[in-house]
Amino acid sequence: MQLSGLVKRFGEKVAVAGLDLTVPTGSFYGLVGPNGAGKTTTLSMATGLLRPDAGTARIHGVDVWAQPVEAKRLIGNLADGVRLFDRLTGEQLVTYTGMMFGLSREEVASRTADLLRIMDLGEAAGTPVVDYSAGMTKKVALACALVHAPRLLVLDEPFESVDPVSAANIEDILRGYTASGGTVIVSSHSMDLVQRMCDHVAVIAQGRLLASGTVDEVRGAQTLQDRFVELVGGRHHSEGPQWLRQS
Ligand SMILES: Nc1ncnc2c1ncn2[C@@H]1O[C@H](COP(=O)(O)OP(=O)(O)OP(=O)(O)O)[C@@H](O)[C@H]1O
Repeated sequence: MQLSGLVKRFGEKVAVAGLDLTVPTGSFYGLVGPNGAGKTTTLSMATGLLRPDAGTARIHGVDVWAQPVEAKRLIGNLADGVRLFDRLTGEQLVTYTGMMFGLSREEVASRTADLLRIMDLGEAAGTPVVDYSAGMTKKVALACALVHAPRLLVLDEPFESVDPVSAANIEDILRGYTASGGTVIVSSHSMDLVQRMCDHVAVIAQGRLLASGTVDEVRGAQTLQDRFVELVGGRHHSEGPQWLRQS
């Protein structure tokens, strides 16, 4: 994936200020930054959900905004805060998504069964998604992102609310996916997760790229957490306000 000169303004606010980023095929790429850094806005522009004010996004050479249908076939997207058709059951929702991508009924049925099993949603397959917990909703959304076997997976905070066993299962699936040539971009606030899973990382703040490269290049001799705080700043070495102390 290649992002060139991406810009997005919301009124006076510049959310993304001319961002260039190249994500190599087969990489597991972490996107990190403080709250409000522009991660979700960047990923939304990169996946065809939010039109950039300037710049381009290309996936395997396909321009996301000039050739949206071709681009969307290549992308599996787990977006932050996007509403699902949650009156459908988990099984119906994954089936519907697969059929939207033009898969045959038999193929969709078999992939849906595989994905629900992997996500540990087998028992909840017939339950409306509106009745799912936050973690179950995240998992069914991830199943929807995977059903058409995309070449690029874009995951905004995929492990938020997901229990540790499910997270470990999902991590295994994602590792297998990149090992077979798939590319994953994951935005996360968990430096441990990025250090453990990602081979590359980009740090953004105030809509700008502060550092990018392999995880080892970006962190140098420090932990990723320390390097992140050094790059981004804003750490308050204080025990909090006096009125909050108990004695
Ligand atoms: N629809 C919108 N309208 C107005 N401002 C927006 C909109 N979406 C995002 N912003 C602003 O753009 C900036 C970047 O937001 P964004 O959601 O991309 O950050 P983020 O890095 O994903 O943050 P977080 O880690 O908190 O999820 C923020 O200042 C936010 O308030």
